[in-house]
Amino acid sequence: MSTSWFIIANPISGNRNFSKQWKEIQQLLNNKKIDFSFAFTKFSKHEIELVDTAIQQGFRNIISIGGDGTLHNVVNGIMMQRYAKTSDITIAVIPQGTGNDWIKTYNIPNNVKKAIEIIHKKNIILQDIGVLETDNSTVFFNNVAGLGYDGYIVNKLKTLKSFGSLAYILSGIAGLLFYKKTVFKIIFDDKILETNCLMTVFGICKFSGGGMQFTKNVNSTDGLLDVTIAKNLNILDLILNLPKLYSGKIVDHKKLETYKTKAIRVVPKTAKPFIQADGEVIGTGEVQVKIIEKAINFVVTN
Ligand SMILES: Nc1ncnc2c1ncn2[C@@H]1O[C@H](COP(=O)(O)OP(=O)(O)OP(=O)(O)O)[C@@H](O)[C@H]1O
Repeated sequence: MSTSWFIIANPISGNRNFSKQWKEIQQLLNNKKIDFSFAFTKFSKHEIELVDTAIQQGFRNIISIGGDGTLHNVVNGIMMQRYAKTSDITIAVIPQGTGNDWIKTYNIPNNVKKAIEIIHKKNIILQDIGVLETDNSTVFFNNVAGLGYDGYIVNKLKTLKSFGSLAYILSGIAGLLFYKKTVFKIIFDDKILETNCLMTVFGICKFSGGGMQFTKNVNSTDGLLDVTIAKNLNILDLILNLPKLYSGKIVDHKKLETYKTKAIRVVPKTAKPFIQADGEVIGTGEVQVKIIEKAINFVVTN
C-alpha cells in the first residue's frame, strides 16, 4: 500500500485564481516533503471516478482540494469503491471553496499554508458518515444534510454562485420570501411526528449554509445523527433570530425540536421539497437517513 497522498483538485471551486494556488500548493507540499500524485476534476462528480482509480492503484491517503462539494464527492467515491475498507482510508482537505462548512467543525483554517501544516502533522479522527436514500438514489454525506428550506436555499445558490459569499445571503432572502412550508411525517425510534415543517436537518458535523448551526451537541464520532426539526418557524422568527442561527443558540427556540438517532425517515405530505447533502442538491421528496459509525479517517487540527 502506498503511504503517498493522492490529490484530487477541483480547478473551478472557489473564486480564486486556481493555477496560481496550485503552484503554491505544490511548493508547500514539496517543502514539507509530502509525497503526492494528483489529478484535476474535469466535470461534476469526476471525483468519484478519480477516487476509485486511486484506491484501486493502492492509495489510501487522499487530499481533496476544493470546497464542500468536492469533499462530498471524494467521500462518496470512498464509500462506493470496493478495493479497501473505508476505515483504512484517510482524507485531508486543502480548502478552496466559497462556503467550506465541514472544515469549521474541526477549526481547520481556510488557508492553504496552515492546511498543509495540518496534513504534515497528520492528526486523524475516525468520523461517522451519513447515508441518505431518496426514491431513486443513495448518497453519502460527511457534514450536514436536510430537506425543506435548506434544500430550497442550496438549489437557489446554484443560480447565484457568481455572487460569491453574498450568494448565501441572497438565497436566504429568496427562501424567506418564497419558500412554502410542507407537512412532514417524521418516523424514528418509536416516534411518529406529523407537523408543518420549515425543514428537517441531519447533522454529523456542526456547520451548514455558510457557517450556520442548526444541530445540538454535535459529536461526529458517536454513531448518531443530530436531528433538528424546525417546525412552524416563520420569516419573522428567522429574521429576529439571525445571530442565533450562527451562534447555534437557535436550537433552544420553542419551535425547534432536537433528537439523536441512528435512523430516520421523513415523508413530505403536501409538496416535494428539495433534499440537500453537504450543500449539493440530491433530489426531492421522501428520504431515509442512516449513519455508519466511524467510517472514514479525516486529518484534523489537534
Ligand atoms: N471540472 C469541473 N467542472 C465542473 N464541475 C466540477 C468540476 N470539478 C468538480 N466539479 C463540481 O463542482 C461542484 C462544486 O464544487 P465545490 O463545492 O467544491 O466548490 P465551491 O462551490 O466553490 O465551494 P463550497 O461548496 O465550499 O462553497 C462539485 O459538485 C463538483 O463535482
